[in-house]
Amino acid sequence: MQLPFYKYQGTGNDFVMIDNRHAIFPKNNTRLVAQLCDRRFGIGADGLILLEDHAAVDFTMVYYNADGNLSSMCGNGGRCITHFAKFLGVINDNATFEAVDGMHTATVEGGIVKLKMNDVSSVSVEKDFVFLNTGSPHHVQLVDSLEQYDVFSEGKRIRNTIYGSEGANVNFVTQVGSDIFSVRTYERGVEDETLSCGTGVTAVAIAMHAILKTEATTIALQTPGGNLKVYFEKTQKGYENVYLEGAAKQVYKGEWS
Ligand SMILES: N[C@@H](CCC[C@H](N)C(=O)O)C(=O)O
Repeated sequence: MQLPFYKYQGTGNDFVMIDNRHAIFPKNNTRLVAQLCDRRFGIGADGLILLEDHAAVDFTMVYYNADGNLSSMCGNGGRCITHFAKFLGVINDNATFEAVDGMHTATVEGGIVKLKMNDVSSVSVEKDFVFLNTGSPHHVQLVDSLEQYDVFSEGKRIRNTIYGSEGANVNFVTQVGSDIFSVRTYERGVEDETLSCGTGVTAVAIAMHAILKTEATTIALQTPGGNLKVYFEKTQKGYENVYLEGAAKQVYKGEWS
């Protein structure tokens, strides 16, 4: 099988990216996706993304986690596929595309991609954490000493105990300024800490606003893979006009055989 692919990263969240406009990819082959994402036996990535034709808008985004399964929305992946669409000439600087959670718009300026996320109407504030869905489900928990925190063990435990078989992504957070938060994320479907999670930092920004840790509606998020910005409007309906902004980069291209 000769399969051309591109490798992308958005603040260190990395993806195998495939132009599937001619339906070259065997979409039901879970084992192949997992193998392509395997860091020792494959290309290595947190997920795999297909760019496909769409009847009405610029393209469709199909997202698989590194375990080979289709999953919910990937914010960093949405930023990377927009950059890829521009590289392919599918768009100029503005995109409208459909992902698993619905329609998104995005703009590319230099290496920076701004992605409109879904509105968030429900934020569950529990005693020690916040849960919300920003296209993917996210547990958000404030911790001391984030750098020393055992994100893998605690993330895995929370993902499996509180959220059952469906699971959730688990974000650990420390406030570093009035509108600046540091975040480390355990991602379901990767089953490990990743360097950054786009829907995760979006969830963190909204959660920190909801529990009054910040009054800001433009929030800076520091992740191990780099910095992201999230901004939104707080309305009576919840959080609207939510944007995720940051760098996205094509790293290399290759062919899987
Ligand atoms: N890395 C992603 C989130 C991808 C989906 C997640 N692993 C899940 O299954 O919920 C992001 O940037 O949002």
